[in-house]
Amino acid sequence: MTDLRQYLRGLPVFAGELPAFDPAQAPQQPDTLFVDWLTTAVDAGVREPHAMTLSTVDADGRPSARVLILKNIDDHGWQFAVHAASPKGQDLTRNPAAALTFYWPALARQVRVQGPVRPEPAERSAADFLARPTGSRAEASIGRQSQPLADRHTLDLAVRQARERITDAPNFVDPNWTLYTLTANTVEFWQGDKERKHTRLRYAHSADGWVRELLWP
Ligand SMILES: Cc1cc2nc3c(=O)[nH]c(=O)nc-3n(C[C@H](O)[C@H](O)[C@H](O)COP(=O)(O)O)c2cc1C
Repeated sequence: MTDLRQYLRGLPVFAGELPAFDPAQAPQQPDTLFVDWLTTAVDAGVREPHAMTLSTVDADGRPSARVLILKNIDDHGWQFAVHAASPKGQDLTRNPAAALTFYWPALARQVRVQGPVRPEPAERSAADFLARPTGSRAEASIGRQSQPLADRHTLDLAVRQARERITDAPNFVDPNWTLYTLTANTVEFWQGDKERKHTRLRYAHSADGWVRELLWP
């Protein structure tokens, strides 16, 4: 490729039919709007619509971001699970706050969530671990995520041994597996517009409940 800048500039943004979003009709609770947008993304054929970017900050203030799967939203907040020894697990232990970002390209929609996080009690983390398929439990129980890997053979061997351990002890729970809940301070809904008059609606949590306000795009 001779000119990447030109190539990138030529790529379409916000192509195709985009949905309408009228913030005046938005529900009082951000969770309600989120589930509405999520199911719309599913209906539009967005792959892994429950995948989100989890952003954390380490003890020295260095940010990191990676994609994770949203597990649930309940009265406590937004839930995801991590291995405590992974870099993101260590970040959350030292600096218990995070941002979640969802992006559904087919709809030109983004949702940003931000707030403090806390680990759930051990029994809830255990229940989440046991609900995972055997292969996922085996992989998680190896517990060396993001450490340097010598070669693929070493991985194959570790996965095979971990699967055998899980098969022999199906009720085994990795104590490092941690279900986290993020309590949202803000949830922002962003609807892209072909004319670049994007719509942004932010819910901010206050003592009186959720306050909604529009933001400049
Ligand atoms: C669609 C998608 C889903 C993912 N889901 C998870 C997940 O649920 N848990 C997880 O630990 N990593 C998941 N990953 C891998 C993470 O993005 C990341 O590579 C890994 O967790 C290591 O991150 P860390 O080094 O910051 O701890 C997923 C990646 C993608 C692309």
